[in-house]
Amino acid sequence: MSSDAEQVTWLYENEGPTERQREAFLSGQVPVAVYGLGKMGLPLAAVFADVTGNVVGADIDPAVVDSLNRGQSTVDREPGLDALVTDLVSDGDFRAVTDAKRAASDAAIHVVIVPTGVNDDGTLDLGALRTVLCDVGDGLSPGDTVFVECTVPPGTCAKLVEPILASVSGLDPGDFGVAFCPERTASGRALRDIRGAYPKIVGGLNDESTRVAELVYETINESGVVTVSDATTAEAVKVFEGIYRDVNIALANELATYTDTLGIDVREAIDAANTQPYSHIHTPGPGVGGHCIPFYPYFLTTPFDVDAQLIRTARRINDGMPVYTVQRLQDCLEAVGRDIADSSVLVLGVTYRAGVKETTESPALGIIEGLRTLGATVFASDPMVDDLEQFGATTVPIESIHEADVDAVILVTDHEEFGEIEWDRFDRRLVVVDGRDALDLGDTDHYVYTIGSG
Ligand SMILES: NC(=O)c1ccc[n+]([C@@H]2O[C@H](COP(=O)([O-])OP(=O)(O)OC[C@H]3O[C@@H](n4cnc5c(N)ncnc54)[C@H](O)[C@@H]3O)[C@@H](O)[C@H]2O)c1
Ligand SMILES: CC(=O)N[C@@H]1[C@@H](OP(=O)(O)OP(=O)(O)OC[C@H]2O[C@@H](n3ccc(=O)[nH]c3=O)[C@H](O)[C@@H]2O)O[C@H](CO)[C@@H](O)[C@@H]1O
Repeated sequence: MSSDAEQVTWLYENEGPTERQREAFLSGQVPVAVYGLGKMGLPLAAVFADVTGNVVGADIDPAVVDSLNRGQSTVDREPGLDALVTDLVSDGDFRAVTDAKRAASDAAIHVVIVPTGVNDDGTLDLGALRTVLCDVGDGLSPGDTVFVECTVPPGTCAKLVEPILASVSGLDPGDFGVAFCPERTASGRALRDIRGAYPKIVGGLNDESTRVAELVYETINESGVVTVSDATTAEAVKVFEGIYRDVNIALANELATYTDTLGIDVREAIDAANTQPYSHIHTPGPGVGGHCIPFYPYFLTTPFDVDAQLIRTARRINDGMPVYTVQRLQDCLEAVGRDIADSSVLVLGVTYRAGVKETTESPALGIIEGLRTLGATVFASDPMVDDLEQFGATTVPIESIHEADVDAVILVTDHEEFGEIEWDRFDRRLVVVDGRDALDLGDTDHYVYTIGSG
């Protein structure tokens, strides 16, 4: 298929000059739809809209869509995003809808970034992806290209994405493009990451899909793209990155369990070891949360019949850290003559990491459960979460922390607000377990234990 500049409205199998296609994309002639406007999808849609001026975002949550169409970002603490969303909406560069089918029928580039996860039994949950693919398929046209950015098991684009799109649209697989272009972004720095903190990985189901992915992502990523052989390789890259992190956090956590046996500050030893260029030991903590790192290992171990002992063991180690943390508190309470069953404990931080409003798989959930199982009375405080009763703890507003009637504190998530706590205002000597080495209580008489330091 061929076209000239003013007619370029699609890219897949467009035989026009590449530069003319790039100009058309940058001028908004090639409409973009982004499906999933969450912590990752909204920043991504905003960057696409900032570059092309013609993006529709689709989300099933009407509250998200309504807020965005009023120019109000729905993602907290993402530097630059609030102002960017306001400007993009007022300039007509970005709009949001709940009707994904309508978004799909108007677009020629489809970017899918909805949640993919793992069920409690370890099976994979690709339900949102399947739903969106049916919506996209319903509006798919010849010459369209679909980019999957949400993390999926290797092989998903070939075995699930393309077949659903072809079946629902009635098009031949050769009539549209599919590429896997994983979201490699961290909350709290999303716009910077998406715009080019590091290159974008792209891999298509065929060469033409890869070509379109390279053209598109080179316009938004200043670090360019790393093209891999195919979509399955690109899917593996994303999962491998996450598994690398999970395994290396598990190593740090296992090393931390040597703290008391060796009588050293393991964190200090890790920092010193990492001055060697081949050492990248991660940081010990009370556990691994979020809906990325805890899940990515299952994207290999569940669908594929491979032993994967290291990957599975690392998962077990990280899942065991909340129990390890509660055990440290129990030991400390005993050391000062208290029984955990007769103690009140304040958990500081329930989100999975500081500054991110997400509690999925947060270590705090296991710690609260462990404390309750041992009979403790559990309070919790988190500046980003108001209702902590849902997790089995009594909510302590951040401004009331000093008045909390507690015997012990566990810091699980090092929100910056906790740096304002005045530890000499508590009316008694506390036992404090610092899960993140975030507190400096040396000049207090509190009894302190730091995971990984002692
Ligand atoms: N959060 C991260 O740090 C991160 C990093 C890299 C990659 N990812 C990948 O991106 C995916 C999305 O992550 P997120 O943090 O943006 O999730 P999120 O939970 O913050 O947002 C998901 C959004 O998708 C919407 N949604 C759900 N089902 C939908 C559907 N069928 N159609 C349209 N919208 C739908 C939800 O309403 C929500 O607004 C993750 O599952 C992961 O695979 C996440
Ligand atoms: C694109 C993408 O997928 N991006 C992901 C996103 O991941 P994320 O938002 O889930 O955050 P993470 O930083 O991975 O933390 C997860 C949990 O692990 C704990 N943790 C972490 C490090 C450590 O040394 N010790 C720990 O105990 C931490 O407290 C938290 O509970 O950004 C990371 C880059 O920041 C990426 O690598 C990661 O792929």
